[in-house]
Amino acid sequence: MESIAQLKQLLANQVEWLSHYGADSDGGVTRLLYTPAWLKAQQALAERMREAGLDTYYDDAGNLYGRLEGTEHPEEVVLTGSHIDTVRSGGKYDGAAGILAGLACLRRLYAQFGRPKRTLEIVSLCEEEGSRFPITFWGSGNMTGRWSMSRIPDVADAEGVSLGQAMADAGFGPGTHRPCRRYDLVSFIELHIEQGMVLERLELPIGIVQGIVGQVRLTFEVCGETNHAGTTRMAWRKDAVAGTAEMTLALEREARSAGDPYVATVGKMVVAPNVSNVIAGNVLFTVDLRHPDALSLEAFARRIVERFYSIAAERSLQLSHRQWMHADPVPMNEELVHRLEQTCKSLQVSYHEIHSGAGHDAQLLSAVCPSAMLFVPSRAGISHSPDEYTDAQDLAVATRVLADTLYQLAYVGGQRQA
Ligand SMILES: NC(=O)NC(NC(N)=O)C(=O)[O-]
Ligand SMILES: [Zn+2]
Ligand SMILES: [Zn+2]
Repeated sequence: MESIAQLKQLLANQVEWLSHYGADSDGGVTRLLYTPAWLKAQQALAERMREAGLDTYYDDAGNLYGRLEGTEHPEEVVLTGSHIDTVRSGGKYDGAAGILAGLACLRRLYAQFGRPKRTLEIVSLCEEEGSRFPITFWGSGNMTGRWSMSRIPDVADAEGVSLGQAMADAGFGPGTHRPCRRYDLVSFIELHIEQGMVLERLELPIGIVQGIVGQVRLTFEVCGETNHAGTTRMAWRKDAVAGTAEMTLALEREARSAGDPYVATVGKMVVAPNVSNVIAGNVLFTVDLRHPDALSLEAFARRIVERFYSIAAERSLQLSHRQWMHADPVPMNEELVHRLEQTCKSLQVSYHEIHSGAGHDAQLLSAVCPSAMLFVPSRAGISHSPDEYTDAQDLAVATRVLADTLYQLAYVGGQRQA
């Protein structure tokens, strides 16, 4: 493999290159699923994969793969990769880091050692974030059976375009490419930015993820009464914004008093009619709840929902809600974690055992194959922001660890992983 200095330069250049697809004027990146920016990025990546000697293909959902077919066990696939969709006004590293690192690994491994014994693939997954449509993990979910092309969820984006239509417009959908579901994966390793401050504070270049937090997302609709801001006495109002504010603060109080590691967020509100001299009659807002323990998370979600309904009743507001996302907390595969630790030790790279408070595709893939993750530090812990930044040196070191681990899994031996 090239030196760390060369790898650092390569990765820094590639991060800039990929960030041009969907670049915002403020330095951020917006690549929403099936939009032209997203599609062009997938096509450009496919080109780079082919230049590296990989065979490329898409599945029906739009996941892009680059493949090095195994010489001895082609039916056993060692997979790496991450996602290229971003949140609105996101950064250059979330998702992209794992794809560019993975591509650098496969390029070098192929150039140096030729074809592996087991098949080695990289995947650029679609819609991890749930930014355009109210569904998350659409790409990895289709691979693992969580989602299916035969039951495309009836959801639409903010402009009213349905998921099925957007998918078809981008050239994907049932029967357009290869089937999504994978039964041949033997390991998945995802490199990702930490999106937190733990590694930076410890001044360590690598986190080996032990487990991923569980999460629940819900949308609430508060219905009050639209009325005149000047002539409606305070006692007569059914103010949907005031009710939403009370619910939001109640949520914050509940999470704080429950203590770490509970986190709860109202990240989106849509107010109608959203006019300065009109009492709002309607608010839609989302709630994102997370905890590493499944039962605690479930109980917390129930408590919050009950609390919101009682606030609505006290204010004579109508309330309805829908839970549209649930991801179980999952541990990472012990054997792969151990292997990553051994690789770090043999390369004399210091690491930290870390838990992920963010959701990841590895969470879904761990249901179908041993899965693990490597984290690289995020400057000031900032992510989902144009200010997201990861030092190319750290990225290069982690890429080296990833490459060595993929080498062991795909080139050495040929026995199935436990
Ligand atoms: N790594 C992420 O930013 N993931 C995000 N997206 C999902 N789907 O969990 C999140 O909100 O944590
Ligand atoms: Zn993200
Ligand atoms: Zn991500």
